Order: sequence, then C-alpha cells, then structure tokens
Amino acid sequence: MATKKLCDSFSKTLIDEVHKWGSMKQMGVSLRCMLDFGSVQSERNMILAAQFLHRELPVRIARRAIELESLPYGLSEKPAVVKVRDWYLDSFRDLRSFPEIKNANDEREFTRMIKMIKVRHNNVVPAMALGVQQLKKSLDPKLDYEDLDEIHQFLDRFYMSRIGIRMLIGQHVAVHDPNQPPNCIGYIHAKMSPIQVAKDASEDARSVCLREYGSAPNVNIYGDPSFTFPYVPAHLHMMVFELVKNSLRAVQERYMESDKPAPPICIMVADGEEDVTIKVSDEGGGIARSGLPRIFTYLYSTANDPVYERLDVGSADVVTMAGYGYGLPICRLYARYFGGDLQIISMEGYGTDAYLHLSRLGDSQEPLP
Ligand SMILES: Nc1ncnc2c1ncn2[C@@H]1O[C@H](COP(=O)(O)OP(=O)(O)OP(=O)(O)O)[C@@H](O)[C@H]1O
Repeated sequence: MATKKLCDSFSKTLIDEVHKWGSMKQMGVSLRCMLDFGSVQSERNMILAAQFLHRELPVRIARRAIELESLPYGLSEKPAVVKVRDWYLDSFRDLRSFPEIKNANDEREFTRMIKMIKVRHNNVVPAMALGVQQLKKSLDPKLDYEDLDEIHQFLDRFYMSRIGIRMLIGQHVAVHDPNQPPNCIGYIHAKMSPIQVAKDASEDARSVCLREYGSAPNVNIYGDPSFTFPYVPAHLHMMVFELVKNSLRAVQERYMESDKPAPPICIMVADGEEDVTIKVSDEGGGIARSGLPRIFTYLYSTANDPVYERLDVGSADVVTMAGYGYGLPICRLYARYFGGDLQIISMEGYGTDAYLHLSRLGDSQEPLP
C-alpha cells in the first residue's frame, strides 16, 4: 500500500531504492567526534566526512520518507504532509544520484548539494504543524491528546531525526567557512559561555515580549561568567529562548492587570561534572498538575491559534512558530540530541522551574530513531 502511494509521483526504481536504504543501519555521531574530526580541517578529512555523509544521509532520509507514508488517522494524506514527503524523496534522489566522492572537487560539489538540501527542508516543522492542525480539525473533538499518542511519538522521532540530519549537514558546510569565529569548529563552539548565550537568548525573548505586550519583565542571570564548555550555541540559544519566552508570557499575563511590578525571571547556570544545568524560574502562576502531561505534546498550546494562512509550505517564507505548542517538545529534543534533558516542575498558584540539563562530556551518540 505504502509502496503503491509513493509510486504515484515517483518512479518505481526510486521507491525500491528508498525501501532498500531505509532498512540499512544508521550510524550515530557524538559531539566529541564531530569536534575532534572538525578540528583537523585537512582535505583528506573533508573527503572522508563527505563520503560518510554520502552514505549516511540517504539512510536517514529514506527511513523518514517511508514513515511519512504510513501515519495513522490519515495524517499521511494531508496535503502539507505529502509536500514534506516529496521534499524527503527529492533529497533522497539528489543524494543517490551523486556519484562516488573521490577528490576535493567532488567534495566541494557534494557540499554545495547538501547545503541546498538543508534549505529545501527549512520549512518542514511548520509544514508538519500545519498537517497536524488539519488533522486535528478533521478528527472527532472528543479524542483527547492521549489518543493521539502514536502521532506524538512519530513527531518526536521525526523531529529528532531532522535535528541530526541538519546538524550533520550544517556542521560539514560550516567547517568549510574560512571566516569561522575563534574557537568555533563548524556549529560547535569549543569554549561556549552558557551565561553569554543565555543573556543573548533572554534579550531576544524580551524583545518579542515587548513587541507583543508593550513591556517585558526583567531577566536576571546567575552563574560564573568565565565558565565555558564545548556545545552548539545555536541549539542552546534556541532552547533558552523558548523557555524564557514561556516564562515571560506567563509572568506578563499574570501581572498585566496588577499594580504590583512583574517579578523578574531568574536563570541559574550550574557547572557540574556530568551536566551543565540551566534553571529558568518564573513566578508566572505555574501550570495545573492535570495539565502537566500535556505540555510536551505537539498537540497542545494555550496560546491563541497561529495564523496558518500565512504559512506557504512551498516557499522559504519565514514563519513565526508562536502558539504551535512546539516550544517545549522541540526544546527537549534538542537537549536530548546531545545526551541532555529538559524537566519542568511547576507550583500552580506560584510559578514554574524549567531544568535544562546539557551533557558536558559530549560522548553520547546521537539518538537515532
Ligand atoms: N513557564 C510557564 N508558565 C506557565 N505555563 C507554561 C510555562 N511554560 C509552558 N507553559 C504552558 O505549556 C504550554 C506549551 O508550551 P510550549 O512552549 O510547548 O508551546 P507554546 O508556548 O504554547 O507555543 P510555542 O512555544 O510553539 O510558541 C503553553 O501554552 C503554556 O500553557
């Protein structure tokens, strides 16, 4: 059945190939391995890395293309999801039609090609969110989020795989950049200051809050400003931004009508031996205990419905993610990708603490769904 559907718009040979590659084993890479490998930027290393990607990316992409074909409740048939599947099949075809990489010239061509693949997939998350939204509208409203657990699990696997694919491509492309900032090896900053990243991310979140509400609570950051460790600043920025944005929103909405000043949000950075933990605390009134299991699903948000009409899944339009309810689940995936985790502990009637654990050792292999 799945094979038949795929055949509708792509050749049978390609579909057979997708199934063959989709059953091959994926190879996980650790942060330490990316760091070690990227720090010697010789021609030989670049070729080896490209050869690895030439074999690894089609395996990962084929697995997702197959899974996109057999989703429950008719999700596979939603137009936005069909579009996403076609992007995966196009990228699989591009990768498989690229000849064996033998020299620096092939490697440069290959790098150009995977850079384009990354751009093609830019809008996968909002497109899938649109597909899920379309599904939600067509389902029995009595169905609870727990009934959609299968979809939730699929999205977790799907987005985790996407983080990995984009990290591998982005890292390979970035190590070619002759203007890399000091201490940066591709996406990885060998001496990243979590305090500095938390500062930047908080300022960004505050400006979104200012734009939306006209004012924004302060964010106080505590920890050793000279402490650094190897991590991906873009990932950490995204995670802290999401957490602070949630806290700002909760505090702002709680204190909007009040004459009392809005209490600040506190960020504490602790450097342990195993983990670096970043705690984001607010006094925004917390989350009801009954609501807690829902906050990590992709199907729940208390924010207003986003304006889906603005989403043109066929172009590279910048899309705001506000209110998709994706902030926390995606944030947790980014943390888990390099062996960390995210926990939310809440006191209803007072506020919320988010604990973002980042593995400091960098040894854990990518989780590969
Ligand atoms: N610090 C917090 N205080 C109170 N409620 C929170 C807090 N963080 C999250 N929540 C609740 O959890 C829900 C899900 O949060 P999540 O970040 O996943 O999505 P969102 O903020 O609604 O949308 P998005 O992050 O995609 O813009 C929120 O809608 C909110 O109800």
